[in-house]
This record gives sequence, C-alpha cells and structure tokens, in this order.
Amino acid sequence: MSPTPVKVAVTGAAGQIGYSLLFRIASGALLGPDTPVELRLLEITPALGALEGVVMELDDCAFPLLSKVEIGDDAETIFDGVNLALLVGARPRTKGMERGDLLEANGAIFTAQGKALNKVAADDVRIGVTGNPANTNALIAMSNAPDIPRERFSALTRLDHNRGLSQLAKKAGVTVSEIKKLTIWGNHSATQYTDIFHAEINGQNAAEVVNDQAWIADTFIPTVAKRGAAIIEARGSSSAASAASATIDAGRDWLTGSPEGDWVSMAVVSDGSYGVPEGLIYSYPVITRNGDWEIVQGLEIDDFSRAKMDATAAELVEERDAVKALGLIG
Ligand SMILES: NC(=O)C1=CN([C@@H]2O[C@H](COP(=O)(O)OP(=O)(O)OC[C@H]3O[C@@H](n4cnc5c(N)ncnc54)[C@H](O)[C@@H]3O)[C@@H](O)[C@H]2O)C=CC1
Ligand SMILES: O=C([O-])CC(=O)C(=O)O
Repeated sequence: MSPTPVKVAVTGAAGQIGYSLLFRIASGALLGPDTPVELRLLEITPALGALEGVVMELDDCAFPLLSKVEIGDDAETIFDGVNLALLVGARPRTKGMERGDLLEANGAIFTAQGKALNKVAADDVRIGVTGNPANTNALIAMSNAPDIPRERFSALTRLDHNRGLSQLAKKAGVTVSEIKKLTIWGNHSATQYTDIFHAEINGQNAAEVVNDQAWIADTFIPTVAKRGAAIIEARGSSSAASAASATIDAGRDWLTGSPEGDWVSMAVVSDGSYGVPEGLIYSYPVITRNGDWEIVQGLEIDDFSRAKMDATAAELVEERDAVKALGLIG
C-alpha cells in the first residue's frame, strides 16, 4: 500500500450522486486496491447535518483504504492540498428546465471554487466537473484559477459515452466490451453528438456493422442525447448512480490511462482541434496516460458529423458568451 493517501475532494457530497460516488471511491474503484484515499467533502451549511449521516455510513463500511474523512462548508479549507477535485455540487435540472437556465445559478459556485482551488490545491491537482452545465462550469472554474494549468480541468461526458456504448451494444447484439472508439463531441447537453463513424465493433467499422443511417440519425443520437431527460421523466430525479459510475470511470482513466487500443470521451479545453474555437471546454476523443490527456488527431469528418460538431460548439460559444456577459469569466 502506498504510504501517502491521495486527497480527493467531492463537492455536493450529501447529494444523490455523492451518495453513490463516495462509497465507490472509498472502496478503491477510483484509485485501485493499493492506494489509500482521504476524502474531503464540501457541502453548503444546511446540508452538513445530512453529510454527517453519510460519513457515519462510510465509517460503518470499515473501508480499509479510507484513511480519513473531513467535511465542511469552506472551500479553501476542504480543497487544501487536494490532488483530485470532483466538482459535483450544483443545482440539478428539474422537469422542463434546460441547462441554459442553470448557468447563472451555478456560475457563482464555480467562480468561488475555481478561486479556492487556485489558492490551496496541490500542485498536481486534477479537476473533474460533473455538476451541470458541466462544460461551462468547468470553463468558469478554469478561468478563475489562472495558476492551475488549463489541461487540469475537464467536464464529464463519460456518462454520455457509456450511454452510447450501451445503446449501440443492444442494437448490434454485442457486449459493450466489444465496442471501441466511440466519441462524444461537444457539450454535455442535448446538442452533444455521439459519433460511431470511427467506432469499431470487434475491429469492424461500427456504422457499417449497423448499416442503418436512419437509426443512427433519428434514433441512436437523440436517444443518447436525451437520456438524461428520459431518466428524469421516469425517476422523477436526475441520473445519480450512473453519473457517479461515469465520474469514477473518467477519474480512473484520467489518472491511470485509457484502455489500450481504445479512447475515451472527455470534455477538455480546446486547442482548436477539429475546428472547435480555442478555449471552449469541448468533448473530444482523448487518450489518457498518467494524468495527462491528448486529443486523438486525424479523424476524417464528413458533412453529417461536421454539422453536428459545429452545432454543439455553437451552443458552447453561446454559453461562454452568456457567462462572460455575467462577468463570471474574463
Ligand atoms: N455531467 C453529467 O453527466 C451529469 C451531471 N449531473 C449533475 O450533477 C449535479 C449533482 O447532481 P445530484 O447529486 O443529483 O444533485 P443533488 O441536488 O442531489 O445534490 C447536489 C448537492 O450539491 C450541494 N451543493 C449546492 N451548492 C453547493 C456548493 N456551493 N458547494 C458544495 N455543495 C453544494 C447541495 O447541497 C446538494 O447536496 C447536478 O448539477 C446534476 O445536473 C447529473 C447527472 C449527470
Ligand atoms: O440531464 C440532467 O439534468 C442530468 C444529466 O446531466 C444527465 O443525466 O445526463
């Protein structure tokens, strides 16, 4: 066992996603079976009582890897020295609400947390944003943390990626592990684009295996894009266990590497690759190694994909301009 525990901050720790996420982190699902973890849990003051209850349950699990748990409502205290910050806490979308409505409500949270991370996080910190609107919240946090390299911020599109794998596996009559190189492009919103034109099913081109453009365009892509809304409709509240699971998948692969011969989808700061405006937090196909990521280059983009990639970029430009107008980013 490595002697120094990795310090992992989770915000919104008393929320729905937190209730699933914390137990998986503490059990070793994020950092592996040999790495002890110290949890730093941030909540708003009125939720601290409920969070104490969650910590009692963490105690009751007697996780061998869980070295310490600290809770609080002060970001600078909780983020002090953290190596990984999972920013989950935000106001969730409720029925009939679009992500645009959430920008203002959440802007203030991510401004303050970006500043706090900038001040007190460890030099090697990585920051993953799950709270919606995730891409633009990550942009706000990044913009308010000028001393943290921009590539240390990402927003979660791994849930969309996993949803795409599962829908495609059903259609093709295969298991998810037989599918590789699926891509979510753009925003974690209804404009996201799930691309299977570069994906492979047992080494064969996935779009060719499916051989049904109407299904891809009219069923598959919208089903993945609107899955969050479908879960809200069915459950009465937004995805929680699956969002926690995707947060674990994304964090684990970022720190320890994406699988050989495959890539993962991750919203990261654009360097202009694939014609996406520089500086947006845009989901790309990425390969990760030891806490670094690299955008997969050289994929051929046809007119169908181009239009969808541009539409989701345009939405992110709108969100960026809206938070700029609110004074949340420079
Ligand atoms: N990127 C993705 O794939 C997904 C993102 N989400 C988003 O994740 C977020 C959390 O979802 P749930 O856990 O279901 O919501 P929830 O409402 O159950 O929990 C959110 C928690 O955040 C806390 N919180 C609010 N402001 C805070 C602050 N300033 N600092 C620390 N904590 C704060 C609240 O007190 C609450 O306990 C939502 O924004 C939701 O839309 C949900 C599913 C998927
Ligand atoms: O749609 C929502 O509000 C929750 C979410 O992000 C998802 O499930 O993808």
